[in-house]
Amino acid sequence: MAALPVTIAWCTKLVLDEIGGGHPRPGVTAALGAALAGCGLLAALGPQVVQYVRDESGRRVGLVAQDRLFQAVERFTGLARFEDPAFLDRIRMAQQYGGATPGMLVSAALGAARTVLTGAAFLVSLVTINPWTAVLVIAAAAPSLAAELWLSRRRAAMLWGIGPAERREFFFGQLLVDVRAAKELRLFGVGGHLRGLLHAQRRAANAERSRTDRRELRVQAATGTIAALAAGGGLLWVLLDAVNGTGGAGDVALFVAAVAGVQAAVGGLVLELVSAHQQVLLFGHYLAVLDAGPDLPVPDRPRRAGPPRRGIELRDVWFRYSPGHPWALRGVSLTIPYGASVALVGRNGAGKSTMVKLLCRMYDPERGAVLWDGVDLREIDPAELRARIGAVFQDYMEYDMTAAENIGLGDLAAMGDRGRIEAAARRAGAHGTVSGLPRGYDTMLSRIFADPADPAGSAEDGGAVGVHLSGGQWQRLALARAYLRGERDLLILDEPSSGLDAEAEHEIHQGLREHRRGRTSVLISHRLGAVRDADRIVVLDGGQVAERGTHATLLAHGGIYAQLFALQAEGYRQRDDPDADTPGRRLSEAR
Ligand SMILES: Nc1ncnc2c1ncn2[C@@H]1O[C@H](COP(=O)(O)OP(=O)(O)OP(=O)(O)O)[C@@H](O)[C@H]1O
Repeated sequence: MAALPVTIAWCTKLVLDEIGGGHPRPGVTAALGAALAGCGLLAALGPQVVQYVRDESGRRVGLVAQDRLFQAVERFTGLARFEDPAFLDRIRMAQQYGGATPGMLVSAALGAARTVLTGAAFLVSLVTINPWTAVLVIAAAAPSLAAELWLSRRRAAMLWGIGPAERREFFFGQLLVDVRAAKELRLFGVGGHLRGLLHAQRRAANAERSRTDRRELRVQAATGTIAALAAGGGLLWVLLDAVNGTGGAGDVALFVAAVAGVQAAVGGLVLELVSAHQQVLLFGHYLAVLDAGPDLPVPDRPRRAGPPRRGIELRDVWFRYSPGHPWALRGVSLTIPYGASVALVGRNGAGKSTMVKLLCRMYDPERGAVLWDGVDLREIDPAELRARIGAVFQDYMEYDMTAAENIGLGDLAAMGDRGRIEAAARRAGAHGTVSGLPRGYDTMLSRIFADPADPAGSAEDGGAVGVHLSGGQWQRLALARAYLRGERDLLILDEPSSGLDAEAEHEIHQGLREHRRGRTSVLISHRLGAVRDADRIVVLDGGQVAERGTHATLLAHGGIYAQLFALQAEGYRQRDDPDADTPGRRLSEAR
């Protein structure tokens, strides 16, 4: 492709010289004509082939780049990175540009090589006509190159600067079409308000883009004028040569093609270099994600976390989500003995879920330590630690996948084992619901994806789309996921029955009692009736352990637990007895 323009220019010159010389030789003229036709054919087919090769290499490189990016994201074992807005901006840039950049660099390199070849060939042609015109054209291109590189640095900085606005715009855009948000947005009538916020983000980003574009326009107009003046000067020079008889019509034709060719080549080279330069700058974000060290330090030779023999201990644990946040845990010390069930209770924001996250080592304490049979969690491989834990989190996930997959994700080894999946669903009280679905365990549980087994299904055609479950039914699936993990050493249940009806809750807690028997477990619940038979109850208040004991001793103590329990008991009693009694009687009756 690089040789085509110069070949066409030379053939044109030779044909013109042949005809203009007065004695055209039919054979030579025909051969030159055939060469020109061949070049035309190549020029017609070449770009499509180049485009295909470019796209194909882009696809392949993009696949590898994306895989490496998500491998890197997977290596972040904790949660802190996913809560850091600057890092999230970086990940977005990496996702946006990381996949495309390597392909674009390859094509920029090929494009640059092509323009250099074409430009060099034309430059040689120019030198044969008049060496000074070659110098003039090259000198005129130098400022353009320098200016474009400067502009590209500014553009990359601008793209980084508008990153947060673009991420917010994406967030509002998603919110406006999110089926989970649709109810509230419609009821509160806030769609227009959110659309306004969405537009404000786009306008802010657009203003920055326009400012950059205007700057580029000004600079490029200046460098373009310099190049055009140089070309005009050169043309005048060659025309004068032709008038003076030192050059011919073919020379003028070749000069025009060569100047256009060299300038196009220099322009193309500048564009390719600038594009490569900008991609390299943006690619920096991709590399920064890939090279980001582990968010939670893992020792080179981690210690083994065997099944606990003594138990798990929090020793004077102080934790806050970042130095700018208040302390969420303030000097918490407590032991979860092997085989015991420990319940965590306390008001909203007391620090219960935070403690659970520290037990799974989603974060490290700022002071103090969490010890697994005396070994600091920081010395254990997080993957091994987590393999020993089964959990239902307060904010459990609802995966837009089939029912079987929703349960199977609890233990990938059991994903294909329908017997185990069904057994886990039965224990969680989900089997009845799941087996009643149109495709049983293979039913797609989603409102946003059609069932892959019935891709044509569309609600508008009356076809089958994914099924969505009720809140409590989803919670049972989350519980089934935890049950599928089987007999793990530590079972964590953070509000496992908050969405269940009274009967189901009773049933589930009955099952959980069985499951927890003789197994180390931590249960968080605001329904104090569900935790009363725990071996130990720990009351957290303001990030500190306020009380600890059994149900009976805590009631006798008459502190926070006793108050909360009395309040709940009163809530139930009042329905039977509207003439509710004194707080003292409430407490003694609760006991
Ligand atoms: N990811 C986070 N980033 C910053 N602060 C957080 C984060 N998660 C929780 N917090 C703060 O930490 C404190 C303890 O929260 P935590 O979720 O542990 O409370 P909790 O006892 O589980 O409450 P609830 O009963 O409402 O579930 C709260 O003040 C909360 O605002």
